[in-house]
Amino acid sequence: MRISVIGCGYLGAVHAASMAHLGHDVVGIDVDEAKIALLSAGRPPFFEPGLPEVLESATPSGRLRFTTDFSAVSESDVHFVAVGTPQVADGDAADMRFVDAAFASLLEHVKPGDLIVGKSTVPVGTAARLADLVASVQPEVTLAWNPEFLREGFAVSDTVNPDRLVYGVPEGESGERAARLLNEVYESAVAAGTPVIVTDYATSELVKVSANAFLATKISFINAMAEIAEVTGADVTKLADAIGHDARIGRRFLNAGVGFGGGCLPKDIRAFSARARELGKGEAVRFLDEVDKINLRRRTRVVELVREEAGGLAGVRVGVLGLAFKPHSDDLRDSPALDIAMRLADAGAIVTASDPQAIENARHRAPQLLFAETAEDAVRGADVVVLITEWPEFTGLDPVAVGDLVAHRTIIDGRNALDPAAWRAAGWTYRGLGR
Ligand SMILES: NC(=O)C1=CN([C@@H]2O[C@H](COP(=O)(O)OP(=O)(O)OC[C@H]3O[C@@H](n4cnc5c(N)ncnc54)[C@H](O)[C@@H]3O)[C@@H](O)[C@H]2O)C=CC1
Ligand SMILES: O=C(O)[C@H]1O[C@H](OP(=O)(O)OP(=O)(O)OC[C@H]2O[C@@H](n3ccc(=O)[nH]c3=O)[C@H](O)[C@@H]2O)[C@H](O)[C@@H](O)[C@@H]1O
Repeated sequence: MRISVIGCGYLGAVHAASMAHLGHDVVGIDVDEAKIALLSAGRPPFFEPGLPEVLESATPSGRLRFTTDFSAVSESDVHFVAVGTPQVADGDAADMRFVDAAFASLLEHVKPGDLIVGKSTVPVGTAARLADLVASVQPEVTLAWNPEFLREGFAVSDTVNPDRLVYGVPEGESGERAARLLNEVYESAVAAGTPVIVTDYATSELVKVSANAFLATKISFINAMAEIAEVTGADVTKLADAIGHDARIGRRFLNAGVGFGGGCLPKDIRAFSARARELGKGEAVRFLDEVDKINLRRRTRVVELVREEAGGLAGVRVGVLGLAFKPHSDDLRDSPALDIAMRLADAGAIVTASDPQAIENARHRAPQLLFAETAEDAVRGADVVVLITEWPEFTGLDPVAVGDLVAHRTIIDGRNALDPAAWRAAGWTYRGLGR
């Protein structure tokens, strides 16, 4: 099929490359010239495992190209919109300016029979509003909403082999045709038996935000248990193992630590609350405000643990392991690691941070930090070591060898990712979160 993808960020670039990898003819469009130049050269503008390989396989085939010129969409029949919906600067709501601008540009070039497919995460009601806009400009064009559930770090495999496909479509023949076209786009996944849920616009939009709200709630639930474990001497990791054996609960996403960050879970729960308030139903999801607060309290807890262990922060040397919001990503959006590192530095600590992929991004955003290419250089001479992003490079460190590099053997394990017994046996003071 002939496909365009509008917005080539963490979602769109992966979607465009994966669609070409599956055999479709794809043009990716973005307003960011630097990003388009990199992608056109077959180079990913960010770190994502598997993306270089799909870009490499698809670019020479001629099935994948990138441009800033919106008129290129006229050569496609299905147009995915994957532009950002970040949190507004002065509140909790999603900033819809990029979606609105993308639709305005796209609608100048669509032709009768085309299918527009929204992929961005949007407040419920957006698709119906945009469908009216589309109908007023080009009544022969249909809008579908096809939310995305990929995880960064696994983005390519999640795109090619999704857990489920959700299509929000209008009622009637145009909606049925839209679902048929989307089944053709995702032919390999559909043939492999991926569940397909065809529904109305509002349900499709709500599926997306409720999935992220549920995941965020699960993480904050276990972090709330960690708070109680801390004052009772219980071990939250054993608690998670024990309750996780109940198949109704499940062990995944019950890892207590510094909590969730990234470009999605934090802003999505806030935008959901804001939208519910607009709909007069703020009380229905008020618990999400608590989910957010529990999450942010964990970051403060880590700063306080460092202060406690070092007897203050001014002039204290802290080695921070991790900057990205999670391993296998270079994404610093709402990263707990970057936040904690900056708060320590702002309180007077001398912070040296390392991350396998995120240092370059962090240099621009956190001038108060020092950076080291390796974990060993980050912890050399440290009074306290803080592990915040559980990259294998960090969780695999040898406590005996690292012990020879630091000034004081004190480690705060912000992800409960280390073996406390091994670190204590090597002479370290080990502090986890909720254990
Ligand atoms: N990053 C992820 O893992 C996932 C993201 N999402 C959702 O997908 C959407 C995009 O997220 P990301 O890719 O992470 O954001 P991003 O910020 O990495 O990428 C957005 C891209 O859109 C481009 N853009 C902005 N305005 C444009 C316009 N008018 N025309 C063309 N391009 C334009 C930007 O230059 C940027 O490259 C958001 O709604 C997000 O919530 C959904 C699932 C997964
Ligand atoms: O809408 C989105 O953009 C995406 O948001 C999340 O994906 P992602 O942000 O890539 O990362 P996750 O693996 O969900 O992790 C989010 C945060 O939660 C933290 N986390 C995760 C699991 C856990 O048990 N504990 C925990 O603190 C991670 O460290 C990370 O900071 C969802 O998992 C995806 O399904 C969704 O498509």
